[in-house]
Amino acid sequence: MAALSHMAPMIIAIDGPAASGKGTLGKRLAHHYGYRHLDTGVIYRAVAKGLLDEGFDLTDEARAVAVAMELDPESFGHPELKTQRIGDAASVVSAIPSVREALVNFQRQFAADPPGAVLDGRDIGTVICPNADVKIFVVADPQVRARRRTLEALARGEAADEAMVLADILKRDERDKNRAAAPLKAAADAHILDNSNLDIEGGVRAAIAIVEAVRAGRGSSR
Ligand SMILES: Nc1ncnc2c1ncn2[C@@H]1O[C@H](COP(=O)(O)OP(=O)(O)O)[C@@H](O)[C@H]1O
Ligand SMILES: Nc1ccn([C@@H]2O[C@H](COP(=O)(O)OP(=O)(O)O)[C@@H](O)[C@H]2O)c(=O)n1
Repeated sequence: MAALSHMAPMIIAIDGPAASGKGTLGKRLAHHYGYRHLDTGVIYRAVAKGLLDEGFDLTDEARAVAVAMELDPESFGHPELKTQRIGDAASVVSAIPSVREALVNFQRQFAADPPGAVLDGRDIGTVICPNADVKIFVVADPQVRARRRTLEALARGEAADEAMVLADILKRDERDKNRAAAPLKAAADAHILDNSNLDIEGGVRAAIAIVEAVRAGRGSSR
């Protein structure tokens, strides 16, 4: 058993398309293992909201980079960040390479602190933490994702039309997959987890099984 493997913080990278359950899973895995959790989508949403609030265009690169560099993590809990409008805007602003670069250090620093961290997003396993101990790429049928996201919005008291939510999800996935900078894709060494037919508990159990299998294979007790 490699003694050094006990010293480095454990990193679990979760990526996947819109509304696939990354955040829910990330939060639950972090709780299970006593690690910290970062929903990196919130960061891009906060940049988009910052730009829109100031009246700037989403393609104003200089201003977008400035907003990204001035981000206050205290603002990540703002309820407006969860809206479809901001999610869509986030997928426009996140395609700007310099905006992504401005946010790399924050994410890597979060990942580096002991005892371990779970980060979820689009490029965690491919760009932010390519050496993550465990990489999970979460997928679910688009219709299933649209249904879940619609129910989530309705539960918050917002109006939501499932067909429109589906269209938004598909449009965002296409944009995220086809951009040049850090496109949405599974890392070569990611474990694909399809939760279309699993409830939240089932998805969490499947993910824990993946983490445990990887750890057992590496002889680590972290
Ligand atoms: N396995 C699952 N079964 C049912 N609902 C789920 C499951 N995973 C996530 N959800 C729900 O789907 C919605 C989207 O999940 P979320 O974690 O926000 O996805 P993401 O972070 O990928 O956007 C939320 O309402 C969440 O409660
Ligand atoms: N690591 C990340 C996370 C999000 N994003 C962008 O931010 C948008 C919103 O991400 P999110 O994870 O909050 O979206 P949902 O899956 O929750 O709908 C995505 O559509 C991506 O364009 C990204 O580019 N890279």
